[in-house]
Amino acid sequence: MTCIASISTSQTLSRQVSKTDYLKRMKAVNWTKKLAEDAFIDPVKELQSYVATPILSDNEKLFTPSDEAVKEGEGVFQSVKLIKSVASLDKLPDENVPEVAVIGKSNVGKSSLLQALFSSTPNIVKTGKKPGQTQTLNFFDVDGKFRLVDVPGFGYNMPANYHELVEGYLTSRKNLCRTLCLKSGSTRYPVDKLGKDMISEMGIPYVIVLTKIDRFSPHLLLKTFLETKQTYIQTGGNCFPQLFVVSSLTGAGIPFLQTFIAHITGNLKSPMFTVQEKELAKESPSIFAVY
Ligand SMILES: Nc1nc2c(ncn2[C@@H]2O[C@H](COP(=O)(O)OP(=O)(O)OP(=O)(O)O)[C@@H](O)[C@H]2O)c(=O)[nH]1
Repeated sequence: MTCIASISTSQTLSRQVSKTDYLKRMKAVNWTKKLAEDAFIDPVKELQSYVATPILSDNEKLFTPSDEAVKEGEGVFQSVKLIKSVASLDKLPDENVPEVAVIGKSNVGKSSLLQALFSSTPNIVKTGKKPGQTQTLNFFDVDGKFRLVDVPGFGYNMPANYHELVEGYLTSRKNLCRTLCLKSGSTRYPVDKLGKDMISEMGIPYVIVLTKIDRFSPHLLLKTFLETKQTYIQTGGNCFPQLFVVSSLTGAGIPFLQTFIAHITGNLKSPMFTVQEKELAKESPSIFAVY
């Protein structure tokens, strides 16, 4: 995996873990190398191993890429450039490639997640311990194929024009194909009410990503996972019915999310739709749209 090397050289993450540590931990619970690798790609598999009942129904397991598709997805992220940082809506770049925005509370790990997705381009994203480091919309071009957009967080130290800039961008951007809405894996905040209300009011299609999963025990994480699912997915709305979980520190879950982004921006050759997804897409096309 390419992502680990640059994460372990990152100055910003406070604790250094690595894929090797992750695999060692899995070996300690008697996982084979293949199972451990699978859980690294999609950590939900690890969570499932702690309980006998399925934590996902078929309708919540729509995105299940093959090993080849994951390789293809990771490969899409090789060439990344910061093209523009924008503080007002009249300065936005053109709309001719699909965009995926990353939103969430201040300090939830948006910039770190982008850096982990862009691990083949070290130090391209600024991250910080203090909440409110990101003050502009930052547009990152991925190989000329699509863009990821780092969005200022809500909660602490928001830019003065936050509502105009962020809500204006999210609700009016024609090439915005999906929004990744980040939420901490911590059980201390089972519902991010502000974020949920904001995104529901805007009515845009989004995907929930639980962050910083390396900080929590599998049992706590499982509790957050189930509560989050109940809050965001089982209550309907514009949320993609599958939760993603990541650690930008270990890289766990990053290849899976890279593959999903490659898929929704129309950059995966491998066909990806399950029968369930096709059925659900008939009712809510925007949640399942592929650019
Ligand atoms: N352990 C751990 N720490 C993380 C992870 N992701 C981010 N962090 C830490 O969380 C803090 C905030 O990370 P950022 O990526 O700057 O958060 P942000 O959401 O972009 O913050 P704002 O600019 O305030 O909106 C930093 O100290 C990161 O090192 C993770 O996966 N694991």
